[in-house]
Amino acid sequence: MEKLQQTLERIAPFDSEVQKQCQEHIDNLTKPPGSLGVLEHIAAKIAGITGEVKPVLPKKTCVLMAGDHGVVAEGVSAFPQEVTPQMVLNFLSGGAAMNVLARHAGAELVVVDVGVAADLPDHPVLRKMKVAYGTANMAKGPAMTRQQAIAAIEAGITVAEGAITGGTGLFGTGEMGIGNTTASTAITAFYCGGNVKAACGRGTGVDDERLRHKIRVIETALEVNRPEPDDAIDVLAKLGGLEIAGMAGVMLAAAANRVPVLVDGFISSAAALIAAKLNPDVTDYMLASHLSEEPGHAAALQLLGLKPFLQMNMRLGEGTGTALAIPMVEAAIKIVHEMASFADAGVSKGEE
Ligand SMILES: O=C(O)c1ccc[n+]([C@@H]2O[C@H](COP(=O)([O-])O)[C@@H](O)[C@H]2O)c1
Ligand SMILES: Cc1cc2nc[nH]c2cc1C
Repeated sequence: MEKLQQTLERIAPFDSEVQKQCQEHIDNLTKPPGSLGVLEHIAAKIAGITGEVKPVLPKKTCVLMAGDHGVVAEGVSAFPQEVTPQMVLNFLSGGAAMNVLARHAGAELVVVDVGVAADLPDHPVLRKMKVAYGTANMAKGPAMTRQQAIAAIEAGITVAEGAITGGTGLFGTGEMGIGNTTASTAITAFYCGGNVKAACGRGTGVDDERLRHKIRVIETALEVNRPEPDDAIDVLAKLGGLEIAGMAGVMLAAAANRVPVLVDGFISSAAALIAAKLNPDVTDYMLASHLSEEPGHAAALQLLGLKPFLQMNMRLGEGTGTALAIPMVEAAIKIVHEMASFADAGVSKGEE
């Protein structure tokens, strides 16, 4: 708890003065004001986060948190639980979508076992920080104890702080966990007014009948657990997952160290909701990479006050949206460094 508490206490709003100075610099570059659209917002936000009017090009690290879900016993996913450890092995051998996209983005990929329901081998890319062999079935009671939820958040903080010490200046969050759209829907519906049907999607691809069943299971979980709305650890412990907690930890540590963090899809956004309930200033440090196909994602992002950059009809998770967004962040930073100003280039400025 101490590590979490200390991290929460270190989070402060980003530097809006530096953000403004960066926007003023961008307004003097050889283009009509505002014409680079979202790219300008990205650059100015990174400036506000880092406190540098001209932020340096960062070292990028994508953290992929893996964990299993007891609620899978209710038949809420199109895939069996064994796929979680099988995919972790795939990440370790470099063959998953996220491996390809992280390589493409020039990002380091760190895989964390924070709660996979199987033993995994030693591997240089794998951080073994298992808090439990998966969560308990949230349709029957709390998914985790409070202690487990906090331990998983703190695992995320530890991983992120280690990466920052190693020079990381931009994070992406991602996850792997069969059943985790059920947990994420429960968290999102809980915070967005309780409409499970509106927030619930097909995850890995359940059919209509299983979708109706998944909605009932989530409604049952909300009734059985009745989390305390003002206690985000209670919400996380009762409805969440170990990888969701781990990602929340990465986000909190990034914010505490003034490092920007790209949020991936629906599950990452559920983690972002928990982090934001623990300290609302954390959203200043988040950038939403893409809009997932999961129907609850838009509502979660709206509650977070984040606008996604990309709409690619993706619903994979793993951090794939963040890997796609990394080159956009780099492009935004390069605009700030490399574009000529009106004065430099001798181009006439329009009406002020
Ligand atoms: O990131 C997303 O928006 C996303 C949307 C749907 C599914 N997923 C991935 O699919 C898995 C969860 O799906 P499910 O059906 O088992 O709940 C998990 O490993 C996620 O990474 C991810
Ligand atoms: C194959 C597979 C890969 C995934 N990656 C993230 N979630 C996943 C779910 C499945 C089923």
